[in-house]
Amino acid sequence: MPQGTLFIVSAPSGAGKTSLVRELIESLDGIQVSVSHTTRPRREGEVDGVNYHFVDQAEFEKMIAEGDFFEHARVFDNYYGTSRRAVENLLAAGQDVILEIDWQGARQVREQVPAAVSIFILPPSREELERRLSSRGTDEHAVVASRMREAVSEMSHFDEYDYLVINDDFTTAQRELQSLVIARRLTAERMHERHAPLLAALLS
Ligand SMILES: Nc1nc2c(ncn2[C@@H]2O[C@H](COP(=O)(O)OP(=O)(O)O)[C@@H](O)[C@H]2O)c(=O)[nH]1
Ligand SMILES: Nc1ncnc2c1ncn2[C@@H]1O[C@H](COP(=O)(O)OP(=O)(O)O)[C@@H](O)[C@H]1O
Repeated sequence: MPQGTLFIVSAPSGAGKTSLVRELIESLDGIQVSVSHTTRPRREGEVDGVNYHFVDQAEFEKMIAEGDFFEHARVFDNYYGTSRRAVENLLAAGQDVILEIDWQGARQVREQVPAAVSIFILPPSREELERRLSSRGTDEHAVVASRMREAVSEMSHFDEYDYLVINDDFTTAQRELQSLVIARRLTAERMHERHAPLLAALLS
């Protein structure tokens, strides 16, 4: 079974990354999003094991010590990390995997998997980013303010990524994101891996 491709998707908080990725995995087969572990408190409506695996700091630190993380980072005073085993199992089953992670995690993944495709999602303006963060209604005012400060520092890393998508009109951004996944699936290298019998038959 040929390995799937690893896609890294980063964005400042509130840019629309989670909404875009949710649409993407509903619109295409063979692609899944990795469920991260976090020490962040669960938001209203979030489900343990679906949005994140919610763990306490002691458990997270134990997982770090045992080498369970493919990558991990501290973001907004909380720990976030990607389980190595979960991602390896999905890739080995031929699934494409999306990692919704920050720039620090993206760097760790690129070092281990240079073929990973990285995408940065940008908001159309700072004002719109703040509006989206506030209107989501999941975070306190002070949390929104601190996330706006962090947003600028996250966005300063956009040039480390292969592709940039501006999430102004949602449908356009969704189509662009989907195109990037489809384009990767159509590379000669991957077509060769997945359609070897067809290519051989065409030349016979
Ligand atoms: N390095 C790393 N970053 C993560 C992971 N999961 C989430 N993040 C990042 O943590 C930040 C905050 O995520 P979250 O608390 O869900 O807030 P939201 O982005 O506003 O929905 C975002 O920049 C995510 O990309 C992970 O497993 N590893
Ligand atoms: N293109 C868009 N236009 C308007 N609102 C959007 C757009 N994309 C996302 N949103 C809204 O912005 C808020 C933040 O989106 P979310 O996906 O939670 O962002 P992130 O995961 O990057 O923090 C949500 O309320 C979402 O519905």
